[in-house]
Amino acid sequence: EQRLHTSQISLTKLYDLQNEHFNALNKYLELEIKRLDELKDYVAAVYEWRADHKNTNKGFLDNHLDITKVMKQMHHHFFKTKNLIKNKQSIAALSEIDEHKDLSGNHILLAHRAIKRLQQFYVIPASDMSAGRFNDRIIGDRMDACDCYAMAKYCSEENDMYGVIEWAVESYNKWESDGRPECVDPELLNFYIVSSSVYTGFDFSNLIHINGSINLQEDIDKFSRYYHLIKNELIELEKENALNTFEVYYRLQKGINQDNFRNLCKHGVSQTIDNYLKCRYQTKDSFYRILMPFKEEDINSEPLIKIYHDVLYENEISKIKTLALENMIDAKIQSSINASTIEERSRSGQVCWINNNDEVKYFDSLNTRIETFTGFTTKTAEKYQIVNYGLGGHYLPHYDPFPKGAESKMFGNRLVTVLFYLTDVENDGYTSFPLLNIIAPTEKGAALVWNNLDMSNGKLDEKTLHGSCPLLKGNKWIMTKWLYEEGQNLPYDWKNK
Ligand SMILES: O=C(O)CCC(=O)C(=O)O
Ligand SMILES: [Fe+2]
Repeated sequence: EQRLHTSQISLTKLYDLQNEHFNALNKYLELEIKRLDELKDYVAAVYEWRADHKNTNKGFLDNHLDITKVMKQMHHHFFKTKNLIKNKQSIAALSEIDEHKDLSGNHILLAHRAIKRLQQFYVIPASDMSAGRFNDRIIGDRMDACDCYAMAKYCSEENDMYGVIEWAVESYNKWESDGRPECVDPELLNFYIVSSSVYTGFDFSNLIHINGSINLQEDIDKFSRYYHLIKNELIELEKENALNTFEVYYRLQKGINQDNFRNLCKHGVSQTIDNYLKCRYQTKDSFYRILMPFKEEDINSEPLIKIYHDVLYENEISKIKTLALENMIDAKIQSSINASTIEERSRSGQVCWINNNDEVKYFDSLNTRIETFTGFTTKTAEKYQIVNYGLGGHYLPHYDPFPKGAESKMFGNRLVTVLFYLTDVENDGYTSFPLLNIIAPTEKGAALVWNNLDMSNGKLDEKTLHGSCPLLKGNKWIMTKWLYEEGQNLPYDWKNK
């Protein structure tokens, strides 16, 4: 279970930090101008005094008493000027900015990492990524020669030689077409390209013939055959067919274990969904729901996975976000400003829980609603958990129940998952079930509901493996409620299973 991504929330905060930056700078300028004005006035006054004195007291150097007086005054002038020059007030106003600098530096690193991860996951060549393109979609702005150069540098620091090559080539092309901007050091770029091609040892022109093959072993064999061929045809290759290179490279690097999850995320289609797609208005024997039935949709039958549309209301969603944001500020204050903990913090800052007081205050009717559509009690449930995913945010396939032995002694395991979507996310960021070949779209106000345990014996239902596809654009908010075994009407005794 891993949650690595740039946080939309911390980015927003960082953006707001720039206001503080400007405030500090303005303060600095104000103090500096004041100081320089004072210094200027003072120097002018001293100069005047000196000229006057010289004119009116010709022979004053002969008079010892006069000299002492003049020296005293000069001494005073000297220190006064020195103090004005050394005034630290303005410098102090800048100290805040120093702290901010590290923060943004780390976010740049996180963003580079996110870009790279998205590329790997969705198999997006640098040429598409830098054009802000994925399949036929626009996912971002065009990256310029400098951006690509920074990516090449990042990959080099991570010893990702294939990444270095494709980003260096991309940067090189853009450097040429963008009028050779100074941010790119062509010497270094050349070094990147040559050294990583030596390092990887690929004949890149041959690489493009390996495509469409599903035999991993065969691919690896071909790769090892080409491994010792070193040629400088990368730039040509990049123009011709980058996707295949990347695809093959990715397979070699990571294997094909996660292919199902990736394919679901990439294509966003459930192959089997039509077979048992069912929609109905559901009253759940609730008198009140006769007037306002649930919009229930089955997206899978074995195990049953349902979507309840429009089950969370607009005012609830904004309340939840407000509560969550407050909580996330708290999480941020706790940690120290230490480079190595910043990533940690932006990760944990994504998650928060609704405390008991707030649950009693604001979630009563939602609890009732959950009880009506699931048929289970919410009395024995986990606190509402809220997650925000930013760029590259994902949740690798996992099971929600605790592993055997780690369940709660008092409440048992996570029987039911109720997953609310607080945002619409188009085209990606689905919840996908790789073993069932289905996805659930991220639809604001909807709840995805399923049982994690086999209702006949309480064992983990292994088909419920699921995850959140990496976000290419925008951000995704969810809220989860896990209902425990204890207190539910179960055909088995959970304490003795
Ligand atoms: O965000 C999603 O779509 C899935 C979240 C999830 O699986 C979880 O929170 O356990
Ligand atoms: Fe989950």
